[in-house]
Amino acid sequence: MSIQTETIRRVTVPQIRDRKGGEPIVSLTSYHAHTAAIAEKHCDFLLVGDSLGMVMHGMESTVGVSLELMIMHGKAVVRGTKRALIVVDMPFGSYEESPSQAFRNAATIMKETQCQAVKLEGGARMAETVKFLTERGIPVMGHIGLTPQSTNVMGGFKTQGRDEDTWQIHIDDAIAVAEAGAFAIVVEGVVEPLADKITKAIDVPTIGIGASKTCDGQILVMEDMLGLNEWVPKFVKKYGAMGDAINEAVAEYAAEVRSRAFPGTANVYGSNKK
Ligand SMILES: Nc1nc(=O)c2c([nH]1)NC[C@@H]1CN(c3ccc(C(=O)N[C@@H](CCC(=O)O)C(=O)O)cc3)CN21
Ligand SMILES: CC(C)C(=O)C(=O)O
Ligand SMILES: [Mg+2]
Repeated sequence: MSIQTETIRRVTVPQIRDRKGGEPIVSLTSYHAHTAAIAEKHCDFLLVGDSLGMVMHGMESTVGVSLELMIMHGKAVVRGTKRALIVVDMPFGSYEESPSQAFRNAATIMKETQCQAVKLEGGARMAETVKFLTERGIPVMGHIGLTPQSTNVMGGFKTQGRDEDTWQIHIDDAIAVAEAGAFAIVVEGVVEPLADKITKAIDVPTIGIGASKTCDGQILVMEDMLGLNEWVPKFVKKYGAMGDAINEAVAEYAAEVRSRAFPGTANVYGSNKK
């Protein structure tokens, strides 16, 4: 039955959880059907991250991202893919109030987008919510360390754990979220030795971004690694130069329109010859 196999073909939450200590988990963010279709050929899961507010919509932080925007991009990515597990970020304000608020909004995200899991930011303080969702059928990916939705409290996107006295807080956050039932945890923007300790301290996979190669997987914002923007955080490696490629293509198009070289004979329609 095609309906059945379509579902089974995707990577599952238990498959990701079982990769602890195994072959590194590969992931990227995705906001868009066509780029997701390319990315899923090489990735185990794709994250529809709330960074889309900054990358796609020019916001200065992720704080302004709405549930509707996450659902819109989540639908696009699910439609564009067949095989990867799709995780959608819960936006700021959609889950912090209470476990029931989180459940209601996470269920809406899953019903509307047909994604397989949600991600939410926060350590020990979110453990009760992670447990509440997981026990009720919503797989949760955790996210600790640098949590961008708290940028206004932190005063910017600040690397965590520079001071060793703070390490135990982050390790305890990871343990709390893992014990609450998260199937994997994003560890973002922490010093490398702390990321190593966190990975050793929990029995679910850590997905690093600005963390360490010892994490059980890695994630980057796709547009960052494609080289779409000039400035990227230090932890990004640019594997492409999409910004330059777009600039060259648009410049050539503009020149050809101005010289009337475009449209050429191949790009126009003739009438039916009598
Ligand atoms: N395009 C994009 N890529 C990301 O990785 C990303 C987003 N957007 N939006 C949401 C969060 C915000 N992120 C960020 C943004 C900036 C820094 C940054 O300025 N880092 C400084 C180091 C700061 C410090 O040393 O404390 C750097 O120079 O890398 C880090 C993570 C990661 N996430
Ligand atoms: C950077 C990843 C982990 C994220 O949360 C996002 O893209 O929103
Ligand atoms: Mg995010």
